[in-house]
Amino acid sequence: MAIVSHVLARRLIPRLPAAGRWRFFTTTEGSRPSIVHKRSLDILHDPWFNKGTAFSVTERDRLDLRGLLPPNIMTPQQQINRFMVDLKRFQVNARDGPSDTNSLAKWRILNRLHDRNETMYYKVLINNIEEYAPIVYTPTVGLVCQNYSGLFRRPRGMYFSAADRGEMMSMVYNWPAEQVDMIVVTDGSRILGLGDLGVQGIGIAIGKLDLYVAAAGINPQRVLPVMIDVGTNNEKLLEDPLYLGLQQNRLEGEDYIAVIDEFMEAVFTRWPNVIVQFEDFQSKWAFKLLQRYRNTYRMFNDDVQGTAGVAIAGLLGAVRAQGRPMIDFPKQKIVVAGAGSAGIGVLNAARKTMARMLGNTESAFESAGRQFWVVDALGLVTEERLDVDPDALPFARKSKEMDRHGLSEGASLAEVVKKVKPDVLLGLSAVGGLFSKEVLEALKDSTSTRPAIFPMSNPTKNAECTPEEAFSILGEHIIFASGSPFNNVDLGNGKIGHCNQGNNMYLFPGIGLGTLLSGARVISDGMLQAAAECLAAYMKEEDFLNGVIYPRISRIRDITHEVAASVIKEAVAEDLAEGYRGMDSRELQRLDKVEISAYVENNMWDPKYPTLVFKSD
Ligand SMILES: NC(=O)c1ccc[n+]([C@@H]2O[C@H](COP(=O)([O-])OP(=O)(O)OC[C@H]3O[C@@H](n4cnc5c(N)ncnc54)[C@H](O)[C@@H]3O)[C@@H](O)[C@H]2O)c1
Ligand SMILES: O=C(O)C[C@H](O)C(=O)O
Ligand SMILES: [Mg+2]
Repeated sequence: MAIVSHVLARRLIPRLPAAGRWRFFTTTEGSRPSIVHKRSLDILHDPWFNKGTAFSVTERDRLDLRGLLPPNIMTPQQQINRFMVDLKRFQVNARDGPSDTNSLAKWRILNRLHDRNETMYYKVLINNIEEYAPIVYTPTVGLVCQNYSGLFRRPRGMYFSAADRGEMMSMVYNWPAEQVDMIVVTDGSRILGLGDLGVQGIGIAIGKLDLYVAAAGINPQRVLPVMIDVGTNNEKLLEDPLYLGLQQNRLEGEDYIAVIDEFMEAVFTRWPNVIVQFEDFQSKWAFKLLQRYRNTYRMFNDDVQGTAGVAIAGLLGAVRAQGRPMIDFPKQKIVVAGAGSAGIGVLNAARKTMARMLGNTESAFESAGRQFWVVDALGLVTEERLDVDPDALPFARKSKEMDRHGLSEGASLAEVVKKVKPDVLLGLSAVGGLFSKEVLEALKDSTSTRPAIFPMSNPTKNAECTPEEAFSILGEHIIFASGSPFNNVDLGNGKIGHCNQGNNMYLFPGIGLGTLLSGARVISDGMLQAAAECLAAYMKEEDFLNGVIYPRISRIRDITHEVAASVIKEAVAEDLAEGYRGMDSRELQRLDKVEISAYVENNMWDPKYPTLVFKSD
């Protein structure tokens, strides 16, 4: 950590939380006791305070715990070792097929720990993030959402439903925490590539917030997963007697917007500084809601904006992996399969990045647009299409260019790849196997020396192709990045085909943390751009040449720290930063790079048991 002056260090430490309210302070405050207002079994049943067998003798006395626990006092590490014996019984790697009971069993064991001892849960997660991110997050979280009505035991987060209209402003006070920093909200309408899962989609909000705690060090007492249940159009769920959500069709139009408006007003009234991440809303609402709220509230849409940043960082990495300078990015020909919230988000951001590199003029923007070919469920998108989706319209190819390329409206993906010979083939279609043998064979004629293949759809079975398929057809000279994790491929002769994970998890935790600590009023394009550039700069030249364009997940806390610092810098530069707790906007402006980094680090929560002291109410 950077060395900061004593005086500055004091400023960097936020003010103490109200007595007794928060168990966890910042890293630097870790040694201060937490005041609790409960004792005995109430402590053991409270996951925020429970330490289980790790309660010391003096604490057992102070908190009336003597005799309520086995006598052998465990260190936190011994506790974890004991827990891991149970967890490790399911050694088989997580897959997400419906028959993969191992990954679900692991999720259950971890979830039960989450329910009874949060500190230990996050310690296990942070220390083994590479192994357990695929359980609490993509891909297993998809399986969890699909089965949520059966898996549900204890509630986690809040549910706002169409039946709560007119009540949200008061019901938001039912949440026990006085302060909430981060909300992830979904309406369950497009969970990963699994479609409409209704109320069961809350699992994705919980999984994303697990990463906020593990990667960004957001205090787990200040995160809130939210499900807005406006019904479901999933016929199976509508008929399932065990389904936990509203069994009615989704609200549409003004009725739908009224519910989301009411929710936003309620949460920002109770917690004016909260940040709301929109997650897995179907495209038709994702863009509209983003435009509706982004200039008023501290919010962003992860699928549109987080994904775009991660894809840009990966695309720039792919250019460098070809041994070319980043500035060559505007020459890349990019075919995107999928024109939903994620695809369009990536297209817009990539076009803007190219235009900036070309001088940021109108003509630069125009010519950048010609680098993209968009294929959706109806094939190649051109101006000839009747009722082309307005979000895809800027990327619809012109008829006269079509003749030149020998393509026409609705051309298949394989035809497009054959004719365009792209440098990059990117999939955000949610269609597993879309990059068929024929498509991958066509990519052999790519004009790139090292074509990039990004099957970014989640979960695993929705990936447009597997790394085995890509490397076996195209050979070792490719760049591969998938949304869900895959193992590297053994190419023989001691060579490894590297499988990157191109997932928005590399950005959203840092975007949230940077916004929180800067106190930015809104989340600007500049802040998102800064986050993407930070991720792109994280990798070294030799990584790129080895086909490695994203860091290992084990580095996610470090990356998030850096991303957050970049976001803060940009928020300050754009005069959006209003400060956070003890750090006001003027003080923020005076911090240099090293000091911002220290400020971020000092505010990242670490899972350590605090000493508990009882005080009656
Ligand atoms: N890796 C990541 O970080 C990341 C981030 C966001 C979304 N995603 C994934 O991207 C996928 C899409 O998400 P979305 O919100 O854009 O969904 P969406 O439903 O809004 O969009 C899907 C798009 O794919 C198109 N499509 C369908 N069938 C197709 C086909 N046969 N050929 C070409 N295109 C086809 C549809 O027309 C639509 O434009 C999901 O699987 C999601 O998990 C990944
Ligand atoms: O959730 C993920 O793994 C990434 C992304 O947000 C998605 O919707 O697929
Ligand atoms: Mg998502």
